[in-house]
Amino acid sequence: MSETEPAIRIESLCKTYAAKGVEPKRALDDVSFDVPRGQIFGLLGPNGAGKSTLINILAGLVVKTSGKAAIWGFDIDQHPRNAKLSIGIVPQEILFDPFFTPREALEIQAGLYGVPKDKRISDELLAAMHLTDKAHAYSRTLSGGMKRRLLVAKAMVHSPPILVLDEPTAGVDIELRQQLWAYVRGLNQQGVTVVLTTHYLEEAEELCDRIAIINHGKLIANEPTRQLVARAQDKAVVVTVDRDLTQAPANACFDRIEVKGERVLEIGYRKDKVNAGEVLDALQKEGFGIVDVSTRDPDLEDVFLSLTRENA
Ligand SMILES: Nc1ncnc2c1ncn2[C@@H]1O[C@H](COP(=O)(O)OP(=O)(O)OP(=O)(O)O)[C@@H](O)[C@H]1O
Repeated sequence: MSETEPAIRIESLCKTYAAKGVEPKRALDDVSFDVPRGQIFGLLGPNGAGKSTLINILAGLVVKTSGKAAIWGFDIDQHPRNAKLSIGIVPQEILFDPFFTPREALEIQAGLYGVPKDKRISDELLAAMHLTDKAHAYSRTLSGGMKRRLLVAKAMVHSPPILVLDEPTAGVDIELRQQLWAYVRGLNQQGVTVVLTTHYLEEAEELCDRIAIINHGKLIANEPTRQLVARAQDKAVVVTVDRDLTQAPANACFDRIEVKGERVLEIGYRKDKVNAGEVLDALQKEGFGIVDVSTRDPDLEDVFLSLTRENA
């Protein structure tokens, strides 16, 4: 493939789940986007948005209804084997044969991918996932966090250029989350393209170069993270005033106002309409002296809410 070709290309992808006696469910509706090579790409969306469906189509576990997908330049219909070899997928559900040890599980997985014995990296993967001392324990004796790390190791046995993590931190404690992200960042620095799906906007904001958002099966955003965050227009100032508040003052330039404490107000405003200075002036005109001010920048949560609201 050429240097400029994306790691993943999705074109007009549709999926309708149909079963006898139940209403057909359109899980993906004409979704198109590219995952550029070398990036950490976030796929965001609320529960049931269609993220797992998309990942499972790439994994060859769900058959698409129409549209195209190519992984590392390999069309999933025309070159399914090469497409599969180019991607490692960490599934959302933890599924293992409980009787294999982590090391055996990795060796079996490598065998399935046709990795020759002298090219296997089971021990490196166990070390990277802090599982060396569990290499020979039964999988069923591992903690939830250890199982999740083993799943990441399993996805990497064939050293794919793309790693996909489907909700990798659901139910994972903070320490493991940090470890997982350190590993993912490390892989990315070595050139691995990473795609992760998440509900956690903060996580996506912190990690991802680019973010796509799906809602009800439709792509509603696909932009560099910084650009996406900059689109949020809702800002807020938290103001401490010089006297006790009996009720929140009203003014046309406040989008919303909330009494947060005896003398503390949070005022929401739209940065495309007014600036913080005008909001504070308005407050002073209402007769308040200002003792202290802090502003809250919009984050992805705000973007997400406004985009999903617009598309509702
Ligand atoms: N096998 C199936 N049969 C019928 N409907 C399904 C099937 N799998 C998923 N769906 C439906 O398709 C829609 C998209 O589901 P999907 O699991 O892709 O969403 P998601 O974004 O991954 O959500 P979550 O974050 O909860 O996993 C949902 O409405 C879901 O109920």
